[in-house]
Amino acid sequence: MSACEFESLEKSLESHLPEVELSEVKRILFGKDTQKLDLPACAVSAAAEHDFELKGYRFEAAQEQLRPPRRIRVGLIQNHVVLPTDAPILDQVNAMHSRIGEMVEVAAMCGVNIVCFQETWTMPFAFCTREKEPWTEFAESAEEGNTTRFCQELAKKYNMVVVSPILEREGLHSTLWNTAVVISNSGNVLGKSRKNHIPRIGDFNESTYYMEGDTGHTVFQTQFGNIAVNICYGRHHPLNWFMYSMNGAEIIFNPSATVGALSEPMWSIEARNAAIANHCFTCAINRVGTEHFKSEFTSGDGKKAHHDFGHFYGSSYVAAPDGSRTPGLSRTRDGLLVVELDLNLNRQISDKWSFKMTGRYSEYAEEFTKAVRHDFKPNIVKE
Ligand SMILES: NC(=O)NCCC(=O)O
Repeated sequence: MSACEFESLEKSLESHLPEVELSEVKRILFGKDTQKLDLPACAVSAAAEHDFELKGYRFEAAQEQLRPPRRIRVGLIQNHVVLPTDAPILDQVNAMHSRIGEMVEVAAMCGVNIVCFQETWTMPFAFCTREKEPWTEFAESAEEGNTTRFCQELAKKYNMVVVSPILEREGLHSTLWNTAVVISNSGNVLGKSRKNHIPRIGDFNESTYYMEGDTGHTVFQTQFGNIAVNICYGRHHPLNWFMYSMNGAEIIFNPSATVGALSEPMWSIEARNAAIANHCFTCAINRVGTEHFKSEFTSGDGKKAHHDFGHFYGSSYVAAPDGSRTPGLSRTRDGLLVVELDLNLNRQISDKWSFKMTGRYSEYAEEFTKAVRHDFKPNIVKE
C-alpha cells in the first residue's frame, strides 16, 4: 500500500483494534472523547453529491453559574486543486472559487459561524518550482482582489466570518506576502494576518516569492470570539502561538500546506500542544492531493528532478485546551470538518491548569533580552 492510499490513522485503529482496547487507545492518543455532531440531512446529501467528506464533532464545557455558554461552530475546509496546474490562471482561480462556494454552502447548512480555508487556497502550491511565472500572477490585493470580493459575498450571504488565506500583492510596492484575509460576518474586511515565518526546508522555497509578514500577532474580535491566524510553518514556533494567545486569541487557525514525507509525525502534535499550552482552541488545516507541475524541478539533494511536491495529506483537525482533539479529516479526500465548541472551556482549563497564570513572563523577557545580544554568554555552570 502506498502512503497516498492510506486513508487515516483513526480508520486503521477502528478496523484493527478490539472495541475495549480501542476506547483506551483513543483516550490516551486523542484525549476525552469528542461527541459526534448531528448534521442536517440536506448537508450530508449535498456533501455526498459534491464528493467531499463531511464530519462533525462537539467539545463540551461545564455549565457555569454566572456565564452563559459561548457555543459557536467552526468549519475547516481542505481540498485538492480543481484544474491541472497548467490551465489558464483565471480558470484555475474560478474553479477554486466554485469548489469552495459549494463547500461553504454546506458549512452554512451546518450552522458554521467561522470558516477557514487552506493556505494560499486559490492556487497550486507552486513554490517548489522556483519559477516566478506564472505563479506570481495568482497574487491579489487582500482588500480589493476578486477572491476577497468573492469571500465578502459568502460572509454576507451566510452570516459567517471567513478566513481566506491567499497570496497577497500589496499595491504600493508590489510586495508579495502570504496572507490570511479575515472577513467579518458583516462582509467587511476586518484585517489581515501575514505569514511571519517562512520555511527554508525541502521544496518549500517560499522565501523566493514573498516576505516575512509584518502584521505582528494580530487578534481579530468577531461576533463569534477572538480569532488569530498562524499560517503553516509558524506552527513549529511555540512562541508564535503564544504571542497570539497573549493578545487574547480564543481560537487560532493554522491554514497549512505540508507533505507527508516531511511533517506528518509532527502534524498531530504541534497545534494540539499549542491548544494545551495557551488555553485556547486551535484549528489545523492542510491541503490534500498531489499537484503536478509541467517543468521538472530538483530538491537540491542530488536526487533526480521531478514534477511534484509529494502528497499533501489533509488530516485537518481541531484541538481543545483540555488536550482533547477531534479525529482528522481524510488523508486523501476533500473535506469539511464542522466543530462546535464552547469558548468557556478556555477559562475553565486556565483555572484548572493555570499555565498562563504560572508562566514567568517577566523572567523570560529579561533572559530573552540578554540572549539576543551579541555579547550573550549562556548561563552554564561548569566544574
Ligand atoms: N507551507 C509551509 O510553510 N510548509 C512548510 C512545511 C511545514 O511546515 O510542514
